[in-house]
Parts: sequence; structure tokens; C-alpha cells
Amino acid sequence: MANVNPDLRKERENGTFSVEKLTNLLDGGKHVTDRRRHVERLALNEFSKGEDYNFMSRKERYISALHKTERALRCCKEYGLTKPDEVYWLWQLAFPHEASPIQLHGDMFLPTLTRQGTEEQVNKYLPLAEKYQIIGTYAQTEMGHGTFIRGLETTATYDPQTEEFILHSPTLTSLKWWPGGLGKTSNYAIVMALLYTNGKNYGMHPFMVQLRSHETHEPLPGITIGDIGPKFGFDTIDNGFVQFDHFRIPREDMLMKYSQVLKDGTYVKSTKLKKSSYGVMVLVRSMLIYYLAIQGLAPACTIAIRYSAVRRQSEQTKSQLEPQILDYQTQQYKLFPILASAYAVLFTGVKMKEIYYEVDNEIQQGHTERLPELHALSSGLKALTSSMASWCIERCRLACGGHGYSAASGFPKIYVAVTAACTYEGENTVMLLQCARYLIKTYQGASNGKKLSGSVSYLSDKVNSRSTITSEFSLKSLVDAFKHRAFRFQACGSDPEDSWNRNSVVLTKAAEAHCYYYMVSVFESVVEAVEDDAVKRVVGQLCQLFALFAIHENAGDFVQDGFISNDQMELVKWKELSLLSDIRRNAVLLVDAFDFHDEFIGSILGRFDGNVYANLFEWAKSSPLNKPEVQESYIKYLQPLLNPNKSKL
Ligand SMILES: CCCCCCCCCCC/C=C/C(=O)SCCNC(=O)CCNC(=O)[C@H](O)C(C)(C)COP(=O)(O)OP(=O)(O)OC[C@H]1O[C@@H](n2cnc3c(N)ncnc32)[C@H](O)[C@@H]1OP(=O)(O)O
Ligand SMILES: Cc1cc2nc3c(=O)[nH]c(=O)nc-3n(C[C@H](O)[C@H](O)[C@H](O)COP(=O)(O)OP(=O)(O)OC[C@H]3O[C@@H](n4cnc5c(N)ncnc54)[C@H](O)[C@@H]3O)c2cc1C
Repeated sequence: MANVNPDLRKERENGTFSVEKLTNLLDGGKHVTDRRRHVERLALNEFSKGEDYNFMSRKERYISALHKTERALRCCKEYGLTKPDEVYWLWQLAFPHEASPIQLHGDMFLPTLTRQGTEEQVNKYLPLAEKYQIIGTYAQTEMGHGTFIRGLETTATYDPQTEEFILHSPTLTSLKWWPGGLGKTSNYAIVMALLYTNGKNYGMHPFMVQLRSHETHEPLPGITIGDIGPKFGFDTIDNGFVQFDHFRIPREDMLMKYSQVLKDGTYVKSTKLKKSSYGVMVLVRSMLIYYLAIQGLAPACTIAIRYSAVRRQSEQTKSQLEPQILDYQTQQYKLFPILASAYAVLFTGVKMKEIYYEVDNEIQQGHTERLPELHALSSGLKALTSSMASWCIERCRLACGGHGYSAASGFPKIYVAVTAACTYEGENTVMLLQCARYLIKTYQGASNGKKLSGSVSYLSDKVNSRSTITSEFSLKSLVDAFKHRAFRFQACGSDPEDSWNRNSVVLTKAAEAHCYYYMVSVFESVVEAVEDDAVKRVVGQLCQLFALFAIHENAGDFVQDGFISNDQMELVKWKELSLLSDIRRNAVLLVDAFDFHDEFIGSILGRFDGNVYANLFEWAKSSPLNKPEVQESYIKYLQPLLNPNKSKL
């Protein structure tokens, strides 16, 4: 590539492995890389030019996103992009770290319709939704309740006289509040409401509800609807509210795959699927982990590591050139464990998607045995990886000094998009407690001799009482360390029924320990399967660093029962630091392997060519605040103070 910053060029000439081979590994094969690049070229043709997001108002961002939505849908149709991955690749360049106003249509509305609707209901609504004559959202959270689903207040009361459900918001706190696209965009919603029939409350059920007129897009009578206002981020999507005033819908619009209300109002439950109406949340949590890697951790460390290779600052040796800040051990200690985490979360996300589709398939065949484990694992991993991603993006920003605080860095947009995942789809604390609840119950089963399988099989294994860690730091010995820690936490957990709250801090840590063990295990199995020796070696170093950093950060968990001795812990700290210098040589190539376009990363600090300063200056000069040279507001407000004799313009 012409005029690449010389420091970056040197980094790329000095690597020890094939970046292309690692990109293929991350994509899942060369054929996937080729296809992804083809789709991305199509997307760049359509979306690479446009107004700078940073200089837009919230309303402009929403309008621009609506326009891009129409263009993206047209592109997908024109180019015949129908596979979810292909649509995703185009969508990510159309909406870099942005949510489209119709995000919930694809992510939750359609999956709920197809998984909770009867064949007739799917046949009626899916064709309209696929042609975007219906644009839907998923309306569950209310102003007063988000976590505690059984506390939701919106009611759907069956009227056998008219064979209708009457949707109503009985209190202010029952207003649906937060659903994405609800404010101005969606004309339908799947509304989660308490089903009442024959005077009895049957709990939360899904209802297909038309919100706005097909002709005018005006809200229908009995519906008050709007945008909830500016948020921490998510500027491009109109998270909204809706209030129902005895709003009637036909009986046929309760999604009735798993339970029905007959014409006379009789309630029929036709499934043994536990919490069947909670299903779509498991889907999104399972999919989120991969996206947290490629939308959060990976772009953030790409920005910070590339910038650290071109930023020279301070003096290490008298009268020498200022060093690249990437050569400071403290900078490596900040960034390389994050780089390792990006790989760890990406590999875990790929595995989680596989497991989700396996279990979802089984459920469609009527086998629901693995659902509790899927719910627990997806809840715990969603919580751990979204917290990890938030923490890591902020640490990357801090590693980039003043320019890291500029919108030109790309960090603000990435951070506010990713950190929302700590809250939506289940607030992280509550998700960890859900995972812990399952672990305690399975551990009790194992203690009574039950043979466990899957991600909890270790609870019925024999665990080593002493670590096998040596100066070789075999990946197996590291996996074993996390297995031991997770086992120990479960063994000292509490009964889900009594003293739950008094143990809940420990229980969240038990869930995190379980998820960390799972992530290190997945990472180790990926490394073992790599065929190319050079790639295997460098990815193996990242796996070691991911594990050793977590052991060092949580040393107490590992030394408390003597599992890791003091001497072994000294070895851990030594190896962790020596890995930093091993990884230093390949750091830029390891982020290049994510194969991000500059347009996706959206960062002047993280440009592939490393030409930061010239582009930063051009970007600043383009700021609207710099035109005209003297702002009218100055003349109006300041000049009278500074030059009282000067007449106003
Ligand atoms: C697809 C691409 C994704 C990438 C991009 C995504 C961008 C998305 C944009 C943002 C969209 C955001 C949308 C939302 O936020 S939608 C709203 C999400 N809300 C929640 O997640 C609410 C969280 N709360 C809950 O889930 C429940 O309240 C909770 C589970 C915490 C408790 O429920 P409940 O009180 O009913 O349950 P109990 O405690 O009485 O019993 C628990 C038992 O139930 C089992 N259980 C719980 N949940 C599930 C489930 N989902 N599936 C299966 N089983 C479940 C649990 O295991 C317990 O079983 P046991 O009794 O056997 O222990
Ligand atoms: C960007 C964004 C997009 C969203 N999109 C949607 C959407 O499209 N559709 C939708 O329906 N919802 C959506 N939501 C809402 C989201 O699902 C809820 O905000 C989330 O479920 C948390 O619930 P809450 O807001 O009631 O928080 P709360 O549950 O009130 O949490 C507040 C605090 O209380 C703590 N807490 C609560 N319960 C417990 C407990 N049992 N034990 C210990 N601590 C507890 C929590 O840990 C947290 O610290 C969105 C939210 C955001 C931020």
C-alpha cells in the first residue's frame, strides 16, 4: 500500500506468521474470507462516502440511518444477499458501530414470530415482514420493569364476546419503554403482556400488535407512542415508549405455538418447553458474544495497537529518537492482554453460536433437555464478555493519550455501542445469577452421583488438588487451573432457595469462574486444531497470555487453597511479562488479521496506513465549528465584554 507510515511498514515486514492464514482462521476458512471481502467491496461502493457522523445532531443521525437502511435493503436485494452472514457483512459497513432503526425487526421481531407463532400466523405475517410492509420491534421492557419479567404490568385481557384481546397499560410504570425502533420507525410490535382469560392471570405471553396505520404511519386510536429521548449512545435508533388504552386486537394475534386461548376463552398450554416465551432472549445472548469481539474488543485494540506503533513519545535513551510507545512494557501490559481477550471472545462467540443452533434444532424436534444449560451458559458468557469488552475499550482509549479522547479516535462511538450490552438482553448481574443458579443445581446433582455433560461435565470429574503448571506453561495446565477454580467456587456455593441474597456476590464470581474456564478451554481447543505452525505458535502465545493475565489478576482464587504455589505464581508473573515481548513483534500483524476496513473502524488513530497526524489535522479543520472563522456567537456574546465600544454586527 502506497505511503504507509514507515513505522507501521516496518512492523509489517517483521512478523513471524502469515496474516492471511490467520484471517482465514478467524473467518472460518479461505472461502469465507473471499466471500466476505466480495460483499464488503459491494458495501464500500455504496456506503464509503457520506457525512461525518461525528458532526451530526441526534436527529440527523436518525434520519441518515433511515436513509442508509433503505439503501442497505436495496443493495441486499440487488446483489442477492440473503444469507445472514452476507447481510451482516454489508450491514456493518453501512452502519459501523451504529444500530439501524430496524435492527430489532431482524434481531428479535422475526425470530419471535417464527419461533412462537403457529404455522398460520407465520404464513400470514412473515411474507409482509420480509417485504418490510411490516417493520416490527420486540416490546417487553416497561418503565417500571426490565429484569423482573414476572413483574411486567401490561395486560392482555380476553373478551369472548368479541373474540379479542384488550391490551392496556394500567399504570404509568407499565408503559413499554426502551424497545428499539418503537418511537418513530416500527408499525408493528410483538408485545409481551400478562394474559388474562376467564379472570385468571396466565403470565407473560407474546402478542402481535399493529401500532401504526399502513397508509399514514399515524398511531392507531388507543395508542400513544414516541421516542424516549437522547441516550448514552444508540443515537441512530429510536428506542421508544408505547401506552395502550384498552386497545383491541383479534384473538388470532396472540402467538399461539406453545399455548392457546380458544374462542370461549379456555387457556391451553401445549408444550413442556420451560419459559417458552423467553426463547428469543437466549438467541440474542448467544449471538452477542461473537459481536462483542468483532464490534468491540477487536476494533478497539486495532486502533490502540496501530496508534501505539506510530506514536513516538518521551525518551528511553539519551539523545536517541523518541521510542514507539508500543515499546514501553506498561503499554504492552495495557494492550496485549486485551488483544488476547479479543481472540478469546471471538473463538468463544463462534462456539456459542454453534451450540445455540445445535440446541435450537433439538428443541424444534421436541428435545428440550439441553435448554437449561444453554440458558445458563449464554447468560453467563453474555455478562462476562460484555463487561470485559466495556472495560477493554476504555483501557484502549486511556492508552492513547489525548487523541484517544477525541471523537477522531473512534473510541466514543465504539464504547457507547458496546457497553449497552451490559444492560440490554438481561442486565449482567442478573444474568450471572441465572448462570450461578444453574451451576449450584448441577453441582448438587453431581454430588449425588449424577454424570454431567457439556460445559458442566467438570462438576462430576475428579479435579487435581495441585497445579501442574511448569515453566513450559502447557495450555492443558492452564485450562486445568481454571477448571480447579471453577469447581472450587461451585463446591462452596449455596442452595438456590435459602441465603441466596447473602451469597449473591460469591455466586456472581462462581458464574464468572465457570465462564472463564469455558473460554480458556475453547481457546485451547482452537489452538490445538491450528495446522500452520507459525500461526499456531502466535495464537498459542495469546492463549497463554489470556490465561496468565486472568490468573495474575485473580491470584487469590488460585493460591488460597494452595492449588498454585507461591513459586508457581512467581513463574506466572515472569511468563506473563516475557510473553509481552514475544507478542510485541507480531502485535500489529495480529490486529491486521482482523481484516477491518478503515471505514468500519472509523478511527484516524487506527488507520491501516498509520498516517495519523495529517488526517487528524484535516479532520479537525473540517469541523463545522471552524466555519466561519469568527462565529456570530462570539460577536453576540463575547465581543461586548471584550470590546464594549465596538457596535454589534
Ligand atoms: C442476533 C444478533 C445480535 C447482535 C446484536 C444485538 C443488538 C440488540 C440491540 C438491543 C436489543 C435489546 C433487547 C432487549 O433488551 S429485550 C429485553 C431483554 N430483557 C431481559 O433479558 C430480561 C431479563 N430477565 C429475565 O430473563 C428473567 O426475568 C429472569 C430469567 C431473570 C427471571 O425470570 P423468572 O422470574 O420468570 O424466572 P424464575 O427466577 O422464576 O425461574 C428461573 C427458572 O427459569 C429458567 N429460565 C429463565 N430464563 C430462561 C430462558 N430464557 N430460557 C430457559 N429457561 C429460563 C431458569 O433456568 C430457572 O430454571 P430452574 O427453575 O430450573 O432453576
Ligand atoms: C440500548 C438498549 C436497548 C434496549 N432495547 C430493548 C428492546 O428492544 N426491547 C426491550 O424489551 N427492552 C430493551 N431494552 C431494555 C433492557 O432489556 C433492560 O434495560 C434490561 O433488561 C435491564 O432491566 P432494567 O432496565 O429494568 O434494569 P433493572 O433491573 O432495574 O436494573 C437496575 C439495577 O438493579 C439490579 N438488579 C435488578 N434485579 C436484581 C436481582 N434480582 N438481583 C440483583 N440485582 C438486581 C441490576 O443488577 C442493576 O444493577 C434496552 C435497553 C438498552 C439500554
